[in-house]
Amino acid sequence: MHILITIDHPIDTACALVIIFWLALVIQRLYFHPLSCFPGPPLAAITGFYRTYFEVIKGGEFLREIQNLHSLYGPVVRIGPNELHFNDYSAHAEIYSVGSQLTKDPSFYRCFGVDGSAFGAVNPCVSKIRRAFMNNFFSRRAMLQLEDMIRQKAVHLVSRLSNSKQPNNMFLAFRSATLDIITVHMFGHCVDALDHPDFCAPLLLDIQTAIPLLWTIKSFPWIATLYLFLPKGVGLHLHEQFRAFLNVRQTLIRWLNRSQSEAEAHPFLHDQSICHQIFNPFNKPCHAYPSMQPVFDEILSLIQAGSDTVGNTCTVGTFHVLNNDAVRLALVEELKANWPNDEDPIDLSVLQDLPYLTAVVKESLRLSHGFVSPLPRIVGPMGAYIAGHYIPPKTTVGISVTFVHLNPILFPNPTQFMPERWLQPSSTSLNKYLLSFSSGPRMCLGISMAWAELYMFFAYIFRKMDMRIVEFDISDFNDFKDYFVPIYGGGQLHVIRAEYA
Ligand code: HEM
Repeated sequence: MHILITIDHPIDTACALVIIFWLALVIQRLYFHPLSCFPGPPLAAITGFYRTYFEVIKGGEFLREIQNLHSLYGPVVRIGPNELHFNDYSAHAEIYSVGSQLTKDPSFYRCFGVDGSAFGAVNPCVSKIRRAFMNNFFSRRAMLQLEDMIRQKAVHLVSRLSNSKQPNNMFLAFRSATLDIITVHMFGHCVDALDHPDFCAPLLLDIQTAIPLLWTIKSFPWIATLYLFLPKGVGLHLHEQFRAFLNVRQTLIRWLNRSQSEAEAHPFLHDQSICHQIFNPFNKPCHAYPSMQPVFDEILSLIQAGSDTVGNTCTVGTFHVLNNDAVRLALVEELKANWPNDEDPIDLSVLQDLPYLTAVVKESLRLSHGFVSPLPRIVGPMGAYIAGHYIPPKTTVGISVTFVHLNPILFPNPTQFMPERWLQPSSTSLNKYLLSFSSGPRMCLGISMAWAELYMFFAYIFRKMDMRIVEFDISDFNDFKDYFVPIYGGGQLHVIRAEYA
């Protein structure tokens, strides 16, 4: 009889089976899942669409939701069927530090579309090989060779800004400088973003436009193949973002092909960029990047990791310095005392020894955060103890760095820009909580380049120019959306030379 019903009504039966399966899954996730003892909203325990709603539909709001959940449920919250988030700064070291065996979560990192890069490597052995190769180009020693080029870009930035009697968009200006630096380092050619009117280089604008696409691709990976067929009216934003994303890819492919031809034609070129070295036929075959696809993945990841991050830190820092006369005067005074003739070039090593400048850079890093999303890691087969809790194998865990950087116990008045907090006798113990670059085996590979750029830009900007803020208010930097990087509401920071203010 039962078999007869099945044959007579196959669609009904299929629907009934699907419903039974989903009900069983819901009950399992709520009551019998290894994470069911952790608090959190039932909907988040049942389905990943809880997160998708905040990331895609509400747009970059998941970090704010995590903050709400911690105030409701306490320091450990189940934010997905298989995922926990911690609001406990001790958890950061346990998840990300040197001894950590936890690995990157492939279901998250896949959405960047750079699986072949150092950033996209999930397997620790593969990551080691790629990081070892890339370290040749981003070590402290490598930065000494790049110091001149970074200084030239800082000089160029200042000359562009000081020749203008109009307000300058610092959001785009700093990103133009960092984009120029990373393109020279990658291709041996500069994209010359600093020379574009109003700092509106097409590559830079396309990178910015494409950023929100990240969460859409993470939740709906198939949309990348379908988008061409979507009617324009249905998703205008989506079309804009995809168009920008494809432009970025096409530009990079063109540049990559040019580097390959150059490397083959001139293998003994003196100044070799990253791509020239990879493609040089006389170098040993590069095991880290055996074909064109991983090389492409690497440059796509470097251009994103290397331009927006430093640009954001500089924009946030510049706002805070200009917003507080005492800070601005103390910084300028230190720079003048140690760099009396600003026509002379200044060495990075001199800047690195300046305590107030260093404190300004650290405070800028703290309040700009780096990547604001929790960086998800998977617990290994033995399980782990995090913040005093036993965490079962295969659980995804993470903590957004904002929970450390804005913790009032570590950083009293956490939203205030106070370089002095880094200048107290006890301040060295604070360094371990400045986690913009993350820590451990997967910490930022470009950290030396980032510090070099930050020192140079802050020193040149504040030693050579007297600026005032136009059209901006502090709430714009405290209120951001989370698209892996922070995206601020309101306008972009504009400044004008003091004599024209
Ligand atoms: C203020 C500037 C910067 C900040 C705050 C920053 C922050 C970070 C963070 C938090 C990570 C870890 C990401 C994760 O675990 O998923 C990371 C990784 C990485 N960063 Fe940076 N970064 C900065 C600048 C740069 C620059 C200038 C470059 C190079 C051009 C760079 C290249 C990389 C690479 C290749 C990785 C991947 C490392 C790995 O996964 O093993 N970053 N960065």
